[in-house]
Amino acid sequence: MIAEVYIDIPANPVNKPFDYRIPESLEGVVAPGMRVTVPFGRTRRLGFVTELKEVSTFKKLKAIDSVEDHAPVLTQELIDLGRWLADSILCPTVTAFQAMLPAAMKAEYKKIIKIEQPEQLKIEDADLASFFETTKQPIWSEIVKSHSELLKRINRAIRQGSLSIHQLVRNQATVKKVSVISVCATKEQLRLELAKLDDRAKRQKEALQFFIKQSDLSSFHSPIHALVKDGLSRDAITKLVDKGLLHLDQMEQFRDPYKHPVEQTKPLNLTDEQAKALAPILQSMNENEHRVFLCHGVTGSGKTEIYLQSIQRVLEHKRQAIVLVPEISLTPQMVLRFKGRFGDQVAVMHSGLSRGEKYDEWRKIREEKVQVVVGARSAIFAPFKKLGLIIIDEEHESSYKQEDMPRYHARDVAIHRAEKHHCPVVLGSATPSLESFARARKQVYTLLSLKERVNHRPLPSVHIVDLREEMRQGNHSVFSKELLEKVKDRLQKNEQTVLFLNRRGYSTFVMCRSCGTVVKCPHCDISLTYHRTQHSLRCHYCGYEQNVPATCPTCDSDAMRFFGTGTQKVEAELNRLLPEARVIRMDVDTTRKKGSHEKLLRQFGEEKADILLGTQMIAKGLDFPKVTLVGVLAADSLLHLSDFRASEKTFQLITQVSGRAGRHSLPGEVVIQSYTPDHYAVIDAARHDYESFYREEMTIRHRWGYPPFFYLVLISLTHPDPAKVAVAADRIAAILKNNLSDSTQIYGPVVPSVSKIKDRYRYQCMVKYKREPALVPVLHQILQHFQETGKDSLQVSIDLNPVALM
Ligand SMILES: Nc1ncnc2c1ncn2[C@@H]1O[C@H](COP(=O)(O)OP(=O)(O)OP(=O)(O)O)[C@@H](O)[C@H]1O
Ligand SMILES: [Zn+2]
Ligand SMILES: [Zn+2]
Repeated sequence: MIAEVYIDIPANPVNKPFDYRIPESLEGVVAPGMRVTVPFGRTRRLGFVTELKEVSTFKKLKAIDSVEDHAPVLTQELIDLGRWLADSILCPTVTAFQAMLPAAMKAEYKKIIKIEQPEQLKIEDADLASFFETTKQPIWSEIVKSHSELLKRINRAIRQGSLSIHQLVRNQATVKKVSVISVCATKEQLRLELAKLDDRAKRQKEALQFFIKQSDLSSFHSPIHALVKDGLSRDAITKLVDKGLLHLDQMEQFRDPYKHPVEQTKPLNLTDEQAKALAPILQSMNENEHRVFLCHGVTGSGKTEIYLQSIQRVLEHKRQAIVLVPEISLTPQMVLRFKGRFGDQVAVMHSGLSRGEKYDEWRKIREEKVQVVVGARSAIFAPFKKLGLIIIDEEHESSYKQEDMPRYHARDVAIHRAEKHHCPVVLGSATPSLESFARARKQVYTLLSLKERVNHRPLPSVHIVDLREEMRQGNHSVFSKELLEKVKDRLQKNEQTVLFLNRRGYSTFVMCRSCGTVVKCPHCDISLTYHRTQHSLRCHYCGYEQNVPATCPTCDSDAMRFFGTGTQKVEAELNRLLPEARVIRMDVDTTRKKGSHEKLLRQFGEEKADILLGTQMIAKGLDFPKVTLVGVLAADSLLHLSDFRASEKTFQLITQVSGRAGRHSLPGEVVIQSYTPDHYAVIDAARHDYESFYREEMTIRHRWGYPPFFYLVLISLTHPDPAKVAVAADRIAAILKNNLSDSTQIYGPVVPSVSKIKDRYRYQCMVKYKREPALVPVLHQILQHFQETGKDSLQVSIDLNPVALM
C-alpha cells in the first residue's frame, strides 16, 4: 500500500502530497488523518497522511518510518476542510492541518549526533571519541552552544563518515497518567500472606489489613496516591504488586482546568422575542437543514439563553455543538453559563489554558467524552463527527480572523463545516458586521431580531459630552464636569461605574483639540497616519503624503495634538479627583499574569471596588447588577484610525460598552465624551439605532468602493533590503495590472505605516474587485514566483478580505 503524505514544511514547493510506501509492519495501521514520520531529503519530518492507494506513478518510493498516532487526529471531514481552506486562503495545506490541532501536537525537531564508526573515530580523534562516550544524547544545538571548541573536529568526523547527524522528530503531546491499584487476589490469599509475614514487615501487614477490610475486592481500584494519602506505604504497595497480589495499571487522566463543582441551571422561560428567535433555529435542526441565522439582539436581550436552549436540542438529537466566543469575553462568568447548563459535557478551549490542558480538552472532543465546546477562534476546528450546531457570539469581532498564517476567518470555516453537516450556524451580535447584516438583508442569512432587553428593562440613557466645549471652558481634565458629577453620585449611592478608555490607535493620528479636525487623504476619505520617523502624514491606501500642518487647516488654531492618554494617567487623575473611590484598573499591564483578568473581575463583582477602569477588554460580556454608570472617556480614539472600518468599530465599541450599564433592576446611564459629537457613529450608538448607522455607513462604503460592496486583497512583502522589496513590489503590481480585468483596481505599492518590522522592510499592494475570476490563479502564480524560503529572503503574504490594513 501507498500513502499520500503532506510534509510538515510550510513552503510552496512542498505544498503537495508525497507518496510513501507503507512497510509491511505498518500495513493496516496507517490510516488517513494520522501523523507519520517519514524520511524527507536528508532529514526526517512529520507528515499528515491524507490518502491511501494501491499504486503510485513513482517507481522508487521511500517507506514510512513510524506512526505517531494510534487513531487519526484529523477526521475525513477535517482533511477535506484543510484542502478547501488551503485553496481558498492560499496557504500551504499542511499549515491548515496544523491550525486544526492543539499546539502540543506540533512536532519538535531535534538534531542529534550519532556515532557511525566508533573504532574509526577512536583512531582519528581519540578525545572526541571519549567525549561522545560520556555524552548520552548529543544534541546538536546544545553542543554548538556549550562545546563550540569541538565543532571543527565534529565537522571533520562527519565528513570522514565516523559521525553523522540525525534528525529526531518528537511529538510534544503528553497524556497525563495516574497509577491505579486493583486487587488480583482473594481475601483468603491476602490472609494467608498476612500470616506468612514476620513482624518486621509492619507496613505490608497494614496494607494487607486495609485490603482485607474492603467490602468488594474484585471491583476495588484506587489511584496509588490516594492510598498513600490514606496512610498506606507506597513501598509496601509496590512489594505486594511484586508478589502478584495487587495489580498496578497506568490510566490516562484528563487535566481539568475547571475543577470546581458548578451549580446546575435550568432553562429559563423565554420571552416572546426569544421564543420567536429560537423557533426557526430548532426547526432547521429538526429538518437537518443548513441555514445561517443572524441573531441581532440589543445588549442584554438574552441571546445567550437562546444559544443554550438551541444546544439543548442538539444534545437531544445526540449531536454536537461548537460555540465560539471572542477570547476576551471568554471569562469564567461566560464559561459558567455553559457549564452550569450542560456540566461535564462541555469542553473549554482558550489561550489561558496550559498546553497540556488544551491538549486534554481536545482529546475529550475527539474521544466524544464531551458534546459541546466553548472556545475562541481555533475551536472552530473541534474534531466532532456529528455537528448539529455552530454558534458564533459577537460575530462582528475582528479576532475571528486570524492575523497570521493561516489567515482564515472562523465565520467562513463555520459556514463551510455546517454545510457539510447539514446543520445551522447562528451568528449573534448586538452590532453585527456590515457584511453579515447586508447578507441578512439580501436573505442569504435569516435575520432574527431581539429589539428589547429581557423583561422590558430599558436600554441605558446616553448623554454625549462635547469635549471641545469643555476645553473652551478651561477644563483640561480627561473628565468632563458631567461625567465627574455622575461618578460622584454613584459613589454616594454605593453603585458601580465602568470607565472605558480605548488606547489602541492613539497617537497614530493628529487632531485639532479646539475644533476636532483630523487631516484626511484627499483621495480616499481615510485619516492620514502619522509617521514618526519622517514626521509626515501618509495615506495607507494610495501613498499620498504631506507634512504635519503647524496649524489646524479648519480653524487655524495651533492645538494640533497627537493622542497619548493612557489608563495609568487616568487612574492617577481619578485618585486625585476622587481619593475616596476604590479603583480597579484593567489593561495589558495589570492582566499580564495568568488568572489576573478573572481575579480583577471577580473583585469588581464582589463590590470590592467602585470603579472599573479599562481598555477594550472590559467592553464585552460583563454582567454586573450594580453597574449603573458607564463612561466612555474618548469615543473618537478609534474613529480616526486609517481604516475604512473605523466608524463601524467605533459604533460597535460604544454600543458594547454602553450595554454594560443597567442590565438588572437598577436603571443604567452612559456618558460618552467625544471631540466629534456630531459624527453619525457616535450619535447612532447613543440612540441605540443600529439600522440608521447601517444605512449611513453603507452609503459611504458604496461611495468609496469599500466592502461589502467590493472585496479587498492585501499583498504584503518584506525583505531585509529596502531596495529589493521595492523592486519586487513593483513587479508584483505590474503582474496584477497586466493579468486582472480592467474593472479591478490595483493600489500601490505603498509603504505601510509601520515601514519596518524586525529589520525587514515592508511594502503592500491592494486589490479591490467585485468579480475577478483570474484572481486566485494570478495570486498563486505570484506566490510560486516570488515567495522564497530562508531567513534573508523575500516573504510574500496574501490576505484575502483583510480585517486590519496596518
Ligand atoms: N427568559 C429570561 N428570563 C429571565 N431572565 C433572562 C431571560 N433570558 C435572559 N435572562 C437574563 O438576562 C440577562 C441578559 O442576558 P444575556 O447576557 O444573555 O444577554 P445578551 O443578549 O447575551 O447580552 P450581551 O450582548 O450584552 O452580552 C442575563 O442576566 C440573563 O440571565
Ligand atoms: Zn481646528
Ligand atoms: Zn489616499
